[in-house]
Amino acid sequence: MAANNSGSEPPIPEDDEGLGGVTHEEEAAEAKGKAPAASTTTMNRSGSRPQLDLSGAAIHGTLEDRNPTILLPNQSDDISHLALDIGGSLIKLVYFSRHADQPTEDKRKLSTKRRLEIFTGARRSYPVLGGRLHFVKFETGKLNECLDFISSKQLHRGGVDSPSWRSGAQPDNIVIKATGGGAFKYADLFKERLGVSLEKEDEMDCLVAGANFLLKAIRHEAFTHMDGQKEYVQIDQNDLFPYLLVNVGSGVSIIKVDGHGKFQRVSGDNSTIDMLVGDIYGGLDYSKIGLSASTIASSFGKTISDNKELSDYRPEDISLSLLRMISYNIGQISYLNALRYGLKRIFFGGFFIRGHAYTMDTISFAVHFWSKGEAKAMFLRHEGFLGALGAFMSYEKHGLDDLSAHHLVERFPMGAPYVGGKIHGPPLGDLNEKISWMEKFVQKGTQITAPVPMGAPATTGMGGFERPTSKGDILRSDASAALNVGVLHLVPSLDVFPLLEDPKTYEPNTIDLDHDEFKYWFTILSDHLPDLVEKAVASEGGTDDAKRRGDAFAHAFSAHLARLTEEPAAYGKFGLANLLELREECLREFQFFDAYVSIKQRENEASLAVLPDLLMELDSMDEEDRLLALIEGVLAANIFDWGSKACVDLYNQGTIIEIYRMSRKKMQRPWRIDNFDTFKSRMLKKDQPYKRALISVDNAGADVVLGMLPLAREFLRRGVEVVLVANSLPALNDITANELPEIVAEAAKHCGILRKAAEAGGLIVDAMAGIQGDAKDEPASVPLMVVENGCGSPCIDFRQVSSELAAAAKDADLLILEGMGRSLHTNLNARFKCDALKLAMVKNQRLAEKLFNGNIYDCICKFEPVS
Ligand SMILES: Nc1ncnc2c1ncn2[C@@H]1O[C@H](COP(=O)(O)OP(=O)(O)OP(=O)(O)O)[C@@H](O)[C@H]1O
Ligand SMILES: CC(C)(CO)[C@@H](O)C(=O)NCCC(=O)O
Ligand SMILES: [Mn+2]
Repeated sequence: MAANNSGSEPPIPEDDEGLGGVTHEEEAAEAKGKAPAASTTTMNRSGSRPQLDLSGAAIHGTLEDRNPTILLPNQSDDISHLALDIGGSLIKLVYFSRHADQPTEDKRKLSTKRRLEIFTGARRSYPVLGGRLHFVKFETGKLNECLDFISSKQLHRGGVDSPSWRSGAQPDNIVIKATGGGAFKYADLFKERLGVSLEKEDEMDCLVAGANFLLKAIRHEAFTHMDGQKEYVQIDQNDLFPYLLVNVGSGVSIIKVDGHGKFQRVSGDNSTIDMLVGDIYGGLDYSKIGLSASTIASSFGKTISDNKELSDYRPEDISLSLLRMISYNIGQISYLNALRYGLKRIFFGGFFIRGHAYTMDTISFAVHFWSKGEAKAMFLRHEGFLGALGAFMSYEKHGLDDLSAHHLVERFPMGAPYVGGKIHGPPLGDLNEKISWMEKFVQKGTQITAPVPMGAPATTGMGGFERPTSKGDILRSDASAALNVGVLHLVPSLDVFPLLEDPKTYEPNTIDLDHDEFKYWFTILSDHLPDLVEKAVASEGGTDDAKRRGDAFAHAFSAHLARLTEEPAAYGKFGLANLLELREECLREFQFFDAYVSIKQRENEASLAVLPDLLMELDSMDEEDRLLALIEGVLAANIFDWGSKACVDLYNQGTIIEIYRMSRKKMQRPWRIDNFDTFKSRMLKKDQPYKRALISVDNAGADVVLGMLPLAREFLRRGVEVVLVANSLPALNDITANELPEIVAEAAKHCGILRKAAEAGGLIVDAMAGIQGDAKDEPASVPLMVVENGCGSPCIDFRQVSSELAAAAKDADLLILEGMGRSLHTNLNARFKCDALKLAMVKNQRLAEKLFNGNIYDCICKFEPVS
């Protein structure tokens, strides 16, 4: 907006001040120096730490050197951390944060890497390091806040974690990329205050580079908005150009984009729109209307009757009329330009749009109306940050060009946006400050956590909502759009699962998280919260600190749920998998690394104790009976799921072994989906044995020990290589890839097949020592390996798995998915290039009805051979 009245302007309401979504708060967790308990996890998909790039590491100098230099040829230190877009109204900041922590490469990982021949050699000249991209905005009128922010986080010097900052070295010629008019206007101020030079980048170049990057690298970045409904679309890279880019900021730029770096500015009139936009903004406050009265009078002169004073009109009515007029005009002018160049797609960017449902609807309506449905208006989730992102892209050594959608994971850490996104003082330093912020937030009352009433939007038939009845409802809910961009985690080690039949059409979630479905999960997750907090607090020793964090977690997660109730599309395209992952991420944000740790331990021990008996029983059966018993065993043991309310109620009624026995007894065929016979025939084909089975496991305890391990052992004894696939990070009571080797080693003590296979797979080393000579002469075994899946959630999205799993998949001809999260909520309908077996017990009545017209405790054995 035009800053013509800044001096006298009253403070802007807090809720209209959101940062671009993410603030400093989420870093509190990172800042706490203590390494998380689960720090041996090296897959850094999420709340965990980015890595040093150790590829190509070599010792420089002779071996006798006491302290030889280690060269990390692919580790880039001078990665640029900050870029700015200083506009007429707002300053947009995109910055990158990372940690220099050395990842711990445990034995399992190293041996798996060797076995799977995972090469991590240099593939690109400027490797992208794992890290996070943050999006923040400030008002240009409050440039000082922005300078304080940069300075307190030392962003201009690579961040407080950078070596140069730690060493206290004072580089004297720091150059920061900046675009927008302010890059010229405020260059001296930046030099003076921060000692940095702004390197100016062309604004149009930046807008185009930013938009192209977003449309390429971020899944479902674009969406349409009609009659209050957002619909996310995935733009095909081969069908992106040409398009029209309309950036509506303080001014309007209209650009025809033909390719990367190929564009032409076709239209755009700053001065007119400038004034009008300023007026709208002023319209939010009565006193500001007064200041811009003349502008409004000329625009509305004919419609306002003479005998009425300006003060007879409600400011919100005036601003809404203005907003409609301007949006409608922008839509029409854009359409005319699209027509002129024969373009079908128009993308709108700039903070004027800012996720405002009303504005987007009006623009969409205009484009639709004038083009008779031929052209489409589309919006971008990061709409306000095109220029800043483009400036960031203009650094030579950022490596972002190499990123694809599967490398990016968006997270929504709790933070200042919930109190309006205002930066109060310096950024938070550690977790304690974060908690005290949370406490303030809790004290502030329920207005923050309570959902904002929105109701079904009534349309005007003119592509807009009905006029809001009071300032409190619709406009207020727009204001919280502050949260609609999260932090982008760049995880170069993620890959698309190579065995997906068609990654383009793959949709992980089985059921759409629509309004009804979300309402159901809202209740389920809210009900589960007290119990989860209790477990989480206990897992951290039940200290006062843990209790405070537990409280804060509960509030934070409830606030997420409230936000999503208010606007289900607030966090982009969001399925049940994302929702369940959000809960795990939120736990990690409050430093709960493994809430179910003791439950998992207890159940592992109990199950390992009865494993030898089970194996003996199995070994006494003939092949066909044994196969059935094994699958029954998997389904029966899948009952141990602490995410299911019904099951948790059961656990209070008996011991693990009792429940397991009961569950096995109830295994009556045919199961709800029962392809066992087909699977059995395939298994018994002697001339066509499987080569490698990827077995994705679910829960700790009986599930993995009494269900999945015996099944894995069956493959091994048949000469099939087995790769156990487990979570990288804890989620509920799921077993993690880090925990598995110990369990395998324990089981191997009683089983030669497992022992030899685990040795062959490098899972247990030196196990032969101390064991009598009997096994030494046996033939070599096929290997049993463990890989992490790259996830920290009970579900799995096969578009983003660890590179380890992707590598293991290359020689696999069978994929087994086990458990509700991974084979029902997600992937039930997924098609793979290899045979797939999906096994689960349905432990939720509603899901059983919805998917299978069945009942809770039904079992699913879905076998999908490729040929
Ligand atoms: N808190 C805010 N303060 C000022 N303007 C805001 C705010 N929130 C949203 N806006 C809207 O964002 C617009 C500014 O958009 P944007 O930041 O994309 O442009 P700019 O870069 O400041 O302008 P230009 O590129 O033309 O110099 C304002 O005109 C106003 O409509
Ligand atoms: C959370 C998962 C997917 C974990 O397996 C599963 O437990 C589940 O879907 N639970 C639904 C909630 C309930 O039935 O209580
Ligand atoms: Mn589970």
